[in-house]
Amino acid sequence: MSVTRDAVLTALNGITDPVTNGPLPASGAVKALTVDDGAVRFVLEIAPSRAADYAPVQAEAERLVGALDGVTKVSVVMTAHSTPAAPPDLKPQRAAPAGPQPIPGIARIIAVASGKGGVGKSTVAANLACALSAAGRRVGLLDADVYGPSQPRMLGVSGRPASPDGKTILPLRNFGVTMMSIGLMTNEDQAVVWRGPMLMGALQQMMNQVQWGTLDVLIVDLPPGTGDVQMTLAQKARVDGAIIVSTPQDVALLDARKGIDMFQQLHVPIIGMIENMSTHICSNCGHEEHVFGHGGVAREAEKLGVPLLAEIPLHLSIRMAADGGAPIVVTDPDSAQAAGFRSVARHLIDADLA
Ligand SMILES: Nc1ncnc2c1ncn2[C@@H]1O[C@H](COP(=O)(O)OP(=O)(O)OP(=O)(O)O)[C@@H](O)[C@H]1O
Repeated sequence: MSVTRDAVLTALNGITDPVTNGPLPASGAVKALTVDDGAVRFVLEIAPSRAADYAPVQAEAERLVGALDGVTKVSVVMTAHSTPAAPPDLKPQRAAPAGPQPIPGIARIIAVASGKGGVGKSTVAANLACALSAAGRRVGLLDADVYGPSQPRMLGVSGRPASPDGKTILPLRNFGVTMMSIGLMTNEDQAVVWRGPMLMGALQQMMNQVQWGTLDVLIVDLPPGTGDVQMTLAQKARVDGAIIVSTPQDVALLDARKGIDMFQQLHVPIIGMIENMSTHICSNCGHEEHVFGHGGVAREAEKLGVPLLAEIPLHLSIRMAADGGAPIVVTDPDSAQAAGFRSVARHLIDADLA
């Protein structure tokens, strides 16, 4: 006697569907059941994401049906749900947004970059952020220097950022500047080797999950050089301009040139260059000395057709302030050493860049 379709369905009723928790045939997963002279075939139509849950179901179905009298062969095939096609949308469509996007709440983004490490990029970023804040702008500072985050130290903030809801990150704040450092996303004292995708995820989190609030400008302190962070930032967010910090030496300038080329390729406008450590002013006698030469950045800027925004002297008070947790524009705003930073801040505001 050959087996009937009803006998097969009755056997399958003994199996629980892992999604509905009811009998398998009632869930609608059993499709195209054919019983042909002892050969039973059917399809289990399931969501691809649940394939692992249905593997035991498939095995059990084959076992139960195979044990029925008169069954010579069982074949159960799993296939993916065919989701019904959505009806055509006849409304006129706006082109899907492509390329870098503005970040909600953040009016402008300015990148502070350098071709070479140690030229004072973070010092410039911290002083600019504080000077802009003192001038009444709502300022954020994103420390994206994955090799050596220094903004927590420069702005004198410590502790880990909190995430009360597990979704958004509360930034830190000092001197009116809202700050978040990518370095605070990692375990302290643990060297991190950032791989491309990890870095992209972390940067994206910095831009979209940190509660920046409403900002007139977000200053991004980039790692030195021309790497993944620069690329990712320019690809993911609309960067309104870049400031390149360099010392006057030829080697630093050469690197700065590479940085400028990169931003031009990424279609990020160059706001200008800053010469840092341009002259040394002795903190005892006020004597001025051109330790690294002088005017190199000015010549380079002219050659490249970009403005020279400021020449910042090499001065002990700048280092003491930066490394002591309060930038010079905060500790001594009226000093000659702070003047350069404050004039760049003024320039940015006047040019509607901050
Ligand atoms: N104009 C200056 N006068 C005196 N010291 C300075 C000046 N600018 C920066 N420094 C000091 O130089 C050191 C390096 O500066 P900073 O960390 O800003 O450089 P950076 O380019 O951001 O370096 P990195 O690439 O390592 O992040 C710091 O100790 C800082 O205080």
